Amino acid sequence: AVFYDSYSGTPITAERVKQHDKANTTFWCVNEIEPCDPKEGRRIDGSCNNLKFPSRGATHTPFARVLPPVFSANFEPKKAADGSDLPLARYLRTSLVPVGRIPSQMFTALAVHDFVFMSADIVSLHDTVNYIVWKPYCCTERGRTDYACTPNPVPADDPVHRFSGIRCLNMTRPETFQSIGCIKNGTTPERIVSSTPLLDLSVIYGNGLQNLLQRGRLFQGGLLKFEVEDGRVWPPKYNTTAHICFANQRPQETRCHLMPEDGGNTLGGINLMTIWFWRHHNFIARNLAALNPCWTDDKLFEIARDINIAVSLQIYYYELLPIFFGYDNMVKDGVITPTGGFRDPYNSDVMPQVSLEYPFVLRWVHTIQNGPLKMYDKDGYYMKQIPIVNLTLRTGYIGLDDNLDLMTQGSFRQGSDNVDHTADFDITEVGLGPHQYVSDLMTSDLAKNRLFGFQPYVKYREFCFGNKVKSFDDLHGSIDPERIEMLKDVYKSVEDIDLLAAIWLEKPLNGGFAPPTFYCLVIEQLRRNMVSDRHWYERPNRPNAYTAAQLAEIRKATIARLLCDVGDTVTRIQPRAFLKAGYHNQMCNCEQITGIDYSAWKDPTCEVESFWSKFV
Ligand code: HEM
Repeated sequence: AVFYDSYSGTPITAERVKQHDKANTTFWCVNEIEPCDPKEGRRIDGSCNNLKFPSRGATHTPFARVLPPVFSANFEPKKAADGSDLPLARYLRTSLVPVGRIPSQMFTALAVHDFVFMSADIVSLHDTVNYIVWKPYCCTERGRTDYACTPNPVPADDPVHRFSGIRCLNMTRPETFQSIGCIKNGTTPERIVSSTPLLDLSVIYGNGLQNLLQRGRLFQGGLLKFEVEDGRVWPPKYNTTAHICFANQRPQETRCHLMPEDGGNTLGGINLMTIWFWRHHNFIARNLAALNPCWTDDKLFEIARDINIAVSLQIYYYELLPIFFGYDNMVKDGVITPTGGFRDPYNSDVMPQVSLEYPFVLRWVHTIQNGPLKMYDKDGYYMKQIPIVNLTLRTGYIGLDDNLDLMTQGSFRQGSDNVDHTADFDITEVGLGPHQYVSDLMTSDLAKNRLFGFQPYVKYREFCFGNKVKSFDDLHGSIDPERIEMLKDVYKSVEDIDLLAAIWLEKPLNGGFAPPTFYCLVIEQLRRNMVSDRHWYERPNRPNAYTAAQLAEIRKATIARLLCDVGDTVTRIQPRAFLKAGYHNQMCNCEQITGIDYSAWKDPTCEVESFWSKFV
């Protein structure tokens, strides 16, 4: 194996690795990579995606940036144009985002679950675990002297906390290559996360081979480990109570999934999607095994994984995002192809990376996260609900009684929160449920905007749309007049407006429902994914590429079919399950929803082998 410096991506000596061992920084700062084989498929640890720079695409490698960062002295958040401090994050959140609970009549809760699941693929838990578990004290005296602490002050006239007396919300800085000790302090902070940067179902398969081998693979029939309890199929669970499901209410709630990574146990939506995609791997593997009895466990596993990843991408790019962004916009901007065939946008000069802006702007989806998670029976009768914020790190609840069945049914019956510039009060006032006394996810989001050093909104507008915004009046057309007035009330200069603050207020893009700058920064990354990923599923020239017939089958994947195949009690569903059922999207029997025909993967050599085996 060759050792690479995780930040620079260059090979390092064994001597240097020893220094990291001594400093206990090897895990984060060093990538150990076996020699690349150009014919090999996608590696679990993301390495060798780019054959010229084998460590790029692996865990703990740097983010790209759409625009260079801006900070004030000592890399603290930037000041306002006149040199004063910018308004407090909590003040901006309460001033700019009204709070309420208005259900969407268009999008389902399932759409929001898929969004968060696909986000979890490329970020990691540690920045949140840092302040809920390791440093819960940032609002106390102890926090004052801890550099990692950067709590959010709450103004005395806060609309909610003027009554509670709470004056501070706990929070820590994002971990960086500097804070971990990979590169020296005094340089621009560079965020570090443990997921692989490309979309490869890291939540299911993990980010490292050892974890997958130990916790994931069954080594039989290409399957992932599973267990059956009360007739339901689950990922395996921890046998001890020492796990991340801190909010499980014992003794009833015991389930916590032991998977290659813990990310699948985090939020309610991620948890459900993880159970479904975990099962979906086995569903695919069984189909392949039935067709191709001569395939080994390894081959079945790899092809099932490749198909599972392709299905997740097909659903994300072609089913989820077009309903928010507009199908025509995405075709016009080259993110999706209307023809259905192969495409080969690969460019080995573009590194497999995620822009720091991409997961950041995805936080806009917090504004359409509904507070209650509603549960329905299979006939569509409402049964009960639980605040989704109380499901974080609480897989145990999903394992109780028939909750999983009811949640599955609810996911495509309940609406998301409306796309309307407001946010649910559980998101803004509870946020982390029992894990933090009080938290406002969107205040944290705005504070992170500054800690990441993003340039002002007007610079991103210029990047995205080419127009220079010099005054508040120049925002007309992009933001409604009443919201421009709200911005004027809180920011002194148009150049002070934080990227996310304006995204919260932007009018939806033409032909879609999302803020245009959000759209721009998301599709920038969606294109980078395709261009920089040698194993991109639509490529005809990748190792083990699909045949045209196989790709045509992948194109049939839909979230409705996936739930028909692996969702508990799902026998009827609307064909476009990210949208609420209605006149043009009527619930139907699962048999009426087409899906992948796995016979496209039938391997004729198996028949030849079995024919000859009769004569041996
Ligand atoms: C129950 C609902 C949810 C809860 C409790 C929740 C909680 C959180 C928390 C605690 C953070 C970290 C905040 C910080 O930076 O300190 C976060 C970040 C984030 N959330 Fe959510 N969230 C929820 C729903 C969603 C949804 C539906 C999406 C969909 C895209 C989403 C996407 C993100 C992203 C992309 C980040 C940034 C992660 C990172 O960069 O590390 N969240 N969320």
